[in-house]
Amino acid sequence: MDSHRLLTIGLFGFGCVGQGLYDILAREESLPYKVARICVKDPNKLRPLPPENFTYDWLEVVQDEHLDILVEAISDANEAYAIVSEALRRGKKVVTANKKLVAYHLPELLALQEEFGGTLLYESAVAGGIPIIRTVEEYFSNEPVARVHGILNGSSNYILSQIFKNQKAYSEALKEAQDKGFAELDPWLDVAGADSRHKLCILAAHAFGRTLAPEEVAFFGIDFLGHQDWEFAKQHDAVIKLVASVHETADGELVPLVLPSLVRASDDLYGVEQEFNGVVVEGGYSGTQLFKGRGAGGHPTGSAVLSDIESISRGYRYGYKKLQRHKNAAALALDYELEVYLRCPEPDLVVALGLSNLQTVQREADAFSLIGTVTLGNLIKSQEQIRQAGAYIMALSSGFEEVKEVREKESVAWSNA
Ligand SMILES: NC(=O)C1=CN([C@@H]2O[C@H](COP(=O)(O)OP(=O)(O)OC[C@H]3O[C@@H](n4cnc5c(N)ncnc54)[C@H](OP(=O)(O)O)[C@@H]3O)[C@@H](O)[C@H]2O)C=CC1
Ligand SMILES: N[C@@H](CC=O)C(=O)O
Repeated sequence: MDSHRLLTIGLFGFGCVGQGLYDILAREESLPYKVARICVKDPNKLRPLPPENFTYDWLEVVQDEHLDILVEAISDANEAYAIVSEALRRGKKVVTANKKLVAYHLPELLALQEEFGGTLLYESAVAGGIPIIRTVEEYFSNEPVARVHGILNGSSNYILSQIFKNQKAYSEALKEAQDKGFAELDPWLDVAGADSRHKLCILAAHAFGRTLAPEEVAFFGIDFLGHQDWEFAKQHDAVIKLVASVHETADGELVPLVLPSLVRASDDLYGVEQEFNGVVVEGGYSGTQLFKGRGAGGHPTGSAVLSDIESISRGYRYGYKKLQRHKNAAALALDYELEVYLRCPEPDLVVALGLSNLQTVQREADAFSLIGTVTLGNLIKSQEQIRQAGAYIMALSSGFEEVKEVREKESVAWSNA
């Protein structure tokens, strides 16, 4: 691309992210980028710009040969897939913010780039304004990564902060996250952990060179969080964070998971509040590093999109260096064991989960909570049953030895319960 020419952008979506980018470009007048066309869905919606700025036919925009870069920031992942795949088939330079699209279609999107010569960048799709994709892709391209974990969803973190710090009700906090533009159009994706799962799949591809299908990643959220659960956290000087994590075992198998987790003040993620995200990368040689920043919102996400626009205009593309090295699909460590807290209405779930080393935490009329050990394989198998039952499950991260010790001393005959 001619570095002295004003580059034209075709923008899909004019919601939180689209307007965030538009506003940044309007303020930063010296930048060589101009939004030339904006494609949206609803012709009857009131907009902050005159109607002549908008079009409703995405194919017409994809076909427009005058546009240098296409930016996809719409709320519908299926439509986003149609737009982005068609643009790549035409060899275009495309920037997307859509993590669900990338998580579900990465191998195909890579093949399209290879076949037709286009480029796809998606920094804003993971952890909003934190430049984590390029960090793991470039900085860690030669260093083995032992584990990546973090808070990858701004809305659920905002909700948890409001509950813990400001004693707000869950529903009120969720409404605020929606009003501020942090939440997905379907906020279930945020609170149930599905959005974090999509982002974890993308991170795993860059950090470990492994493509994980979203279906392979067990996910649980904060949608069934109850007052008993955060009381339990408080009693143990902890807060609850929705943590996405992937690590490699000594056998080279992966342990990918999204689970609410008890987190204490000594944990890197403890101070990540409100809509902020925090990503901890454990490099084989560099050690542990925490990347913290705003994970949602128009300007933070728009800034990550802008960074991709700049990079793509200079010819940058992800090298997928680790992915090139791993020709075989990753196996999951299904026998991997972890300590969990479970509150559920029915004992059947304890059997389905194959929970061992049980300790009762509390019994109530309509539910009971307990601590036990579960395997990754059983979590994957039982996740739908857990959601259907409205049960709440969370991980006891490291540092909860006293909770585990009590359990070992107490012998609870669950089979007689
Ligand atoms: N909000 C955030 O903080 C972040 C969001 N993202 C991702 O960015 C994307 C956009 O999110 P966000 O801006 O919050 O969403 P919004 O709901 O605020 O805006 C969505 C926009 O997409 C448009 N749209 C929906 N379907 C179509 C379609 N078929 N054709 C053309 N336009 C369409 C809507 O049009 P209309 O205005 O007519 O309704 C609207 O302008 C999503 O993939 C989201 O996951 C990523 C990081 C952070
Ligand atoms: N809904 C998402 C937006 C950014 O990816 C979130 O809350 O993190």
